[in-house]
Amino acid sequence: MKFLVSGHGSIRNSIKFGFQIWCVGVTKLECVTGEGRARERIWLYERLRSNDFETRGRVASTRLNFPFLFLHQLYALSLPMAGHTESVLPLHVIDLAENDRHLLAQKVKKACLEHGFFYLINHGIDLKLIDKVFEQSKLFFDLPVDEKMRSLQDNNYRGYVPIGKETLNPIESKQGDSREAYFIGWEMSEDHPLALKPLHGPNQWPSKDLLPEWRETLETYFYKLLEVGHCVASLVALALDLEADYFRHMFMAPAVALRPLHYIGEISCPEEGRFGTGPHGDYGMLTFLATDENRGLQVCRARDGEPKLWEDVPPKKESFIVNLGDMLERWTNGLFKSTQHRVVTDGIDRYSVAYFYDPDYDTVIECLPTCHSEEFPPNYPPITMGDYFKMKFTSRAQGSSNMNSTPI
Ligand SMILES: O=C(O)CCC(=O)C(=O)O
Ligand SMILES: [Fe+2]
Repeated sequence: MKFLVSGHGSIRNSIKFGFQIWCVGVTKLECVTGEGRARERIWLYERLRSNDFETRGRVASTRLNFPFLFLHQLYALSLPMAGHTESVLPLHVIDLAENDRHLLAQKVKKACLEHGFFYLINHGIDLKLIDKVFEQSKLFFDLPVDEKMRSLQDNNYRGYVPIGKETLNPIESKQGDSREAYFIGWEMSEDHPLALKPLHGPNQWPSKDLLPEWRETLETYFYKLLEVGHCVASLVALALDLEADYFRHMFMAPAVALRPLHYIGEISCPEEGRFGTGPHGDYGMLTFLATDENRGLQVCRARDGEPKLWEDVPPKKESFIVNLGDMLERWTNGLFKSTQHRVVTDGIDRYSVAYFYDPDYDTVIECLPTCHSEEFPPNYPPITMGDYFKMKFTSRAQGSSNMNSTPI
């Protein structure tokens, strides 16, 4: 039995150098790491099934000081630190090529009631554009830190968010989320009357000399996704027995946000409060997520379950992962769920691009007309989108929970 790795480098390097890695897991085996990051007491899972290796398709990099390096074939290794489970949540698939809007709306309703998450396919965005967004995103994150810091996030949250700067779950995380991000919002000149409001204003853009195609690529994607957002919002409206264009007038200068993300190849350890992204519900209405081919996203369907069951949501080629945010949960009187999710990473860099589809700042979020009755009165008083977000940001800064669990 052979296992190996790290010492002169990570498994990532081993892969780079063409070593074939097999990833198997199962039996718990305490493993002493020896020198170095002994704190990282790890459990090395290994199983060797002669002639019958089960590839799980994932490799965990260790960065631990194992004394061995470079075995041509690695028969073991897979670390539990990344918290990956055996269970994959089979999300519903919403196909926008489906002609029957009402049938589609029923499928959306089912997905919103059951998981609060679904895959979206045939969304109409050119896959070449999506590839280019990922390529440009990577170019930015590959820049020297000094260069990235030139577009450091401003008071409107626009711009670069350095590694570890955000902690989406200040209760469960012991350190900042191991990712860096960029925030692009609705473009607005400084002298626009709305620019006086929080979150509004011009975007920051990386230097055109360094990244000549960045702005155009990201802006094109931003506005294409807005159309997809409108389309899904109309299905959500139909699913709630509202007119298809019910939400449309609330998106005149919306607080939408495009966020390229880069997970820096750290090893998450949920038990020790180390995450790529800490467990959270998104604040807004709908989120559209594109990811690279690396897994990492997990959801927890039972918010108050103990222990919590986290299920993997693997990337699905050519599709978006769509989820509902806390604001939509509140808007629907708790009918549609904002499902908690997190990202655990296993030592391999991961890129994703999230798009938060949220309405105008002054939109009043008041229990939707079809979501209350005499027996089921509104649980929450009306609040503007802007005030709701302020409340969310404040509670995060104060280190408290953000979910809609207690009516306010
Ligand atoms: O990167 C991902 O897969 C998810 C990110 C996320 O949930 C968020 O930023 O809200
Ligand atoms: Fe999220």
